[in-house]
Amino acid sequence: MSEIRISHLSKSYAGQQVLDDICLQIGSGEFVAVLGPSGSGKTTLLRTLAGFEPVDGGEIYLGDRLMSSTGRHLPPEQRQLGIVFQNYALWPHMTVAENVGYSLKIAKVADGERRQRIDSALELVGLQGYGQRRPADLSGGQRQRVALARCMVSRPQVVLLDEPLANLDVHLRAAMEAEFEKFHRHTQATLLYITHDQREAMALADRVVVMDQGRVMQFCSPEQLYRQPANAMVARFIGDGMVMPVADVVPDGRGRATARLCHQQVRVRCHGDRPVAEAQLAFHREDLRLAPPEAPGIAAIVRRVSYRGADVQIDCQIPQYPAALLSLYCPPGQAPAVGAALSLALADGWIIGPSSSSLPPFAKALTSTGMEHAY
Ligand SMILES: Nc1ncnc2c1ncn2[C@@H]1O[C@H](COP(=O)(O)OP(=O)(O)OP(=O)(O)O)[C@@H](O)[C@H]1O
Repeated sequence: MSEIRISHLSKSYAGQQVLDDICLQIGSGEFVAVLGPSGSGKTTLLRTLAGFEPVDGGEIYLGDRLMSSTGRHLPPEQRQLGIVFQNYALWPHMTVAENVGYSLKIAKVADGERRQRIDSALELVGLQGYGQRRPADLSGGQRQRVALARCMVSRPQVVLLDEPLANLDVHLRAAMEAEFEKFHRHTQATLLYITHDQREAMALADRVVVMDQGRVMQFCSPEQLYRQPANAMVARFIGDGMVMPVADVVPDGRGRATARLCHQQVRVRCHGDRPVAEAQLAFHREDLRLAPPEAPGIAAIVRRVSYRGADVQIDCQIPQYPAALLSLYCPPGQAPAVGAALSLALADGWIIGPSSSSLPPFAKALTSTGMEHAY
């Protein structure tokens, strides 16, 4: 059983609450990514799971084994977890094979079996034939693969990964993503993967945890996170989302609603079925378009035009809300000039919830202008 159950976990450092009432249930064999701004508590969560930090409150179970609570703290070596860090932590004086097989040696696994397990782990990460090299003679990507093989060789049921690709360049990261998928398929282990890279998290994970200020903001599939953010923080954080106030939200009872955005009627998605006078609307750049000529639209002034290759990003100001910037993409040949007046149409959006008066305090702080943006 490699299900992880975290209930009401809390942790403070010098009076600062770093983990605040964390509750998560991670299924056996699930691949879960943890995302959040810097300082939101991701590494601390992983360190408490690994047993490097005692907890101040709450409980951590692996299957039905209690690993952490205020009265019990199982040391890391008794938790049987695999851990992969961004700095690889390979022993420089050992060969690749010695690094990979170290835990088996300590566990007194017989020579023949040890060699066979080392070879198959190296083969799985594409490093067969590299066993006699030293870490210094490998590239960054190869070192990270050795770290994966070292973790894999002890057949852990749960693997904790803290930004394992952070030191690699963009091309290597993409190649390593495929290695992680293979690793997950092969080991069937439960994976908890901390990353700053949203694209990586969305591509790899079955579910994603978004953390902010030591709390879980949302825990769901990548698609739900993107399309149905639970609050303004998640909406802004994921995919550079934008959040705007809307009025007169009238749901149709089938998951859609009409609402007024900057005096324009828009059709959006929602989960409630009660009309509300005020709410927040989350949307992404690809949801905004130029309104067709003569059609009603949201008046905007172009403030910045940035070439991005396949398209151009247009950042606009809405005269009605001068503090806000809205962004959209447009084909390179059709980019308007800075200062041009535009009329915008919204193709899709998600009603987050009622007006900011009923949002939690952290969200209120971010919505004090009554208008928010991902920047
Ligand atoms: N040993 C420690 N002593 C005191 N404060 C700590 C300690 N470790 C972490 N913190 C604080 O706890 C908070 C959460 O840190 P943590 O490293 O868990 O965040 P994170 O989300 O992993 O950040 P990043 O994305 O920058 O790595 C931060 O404010 C950090 O300064």
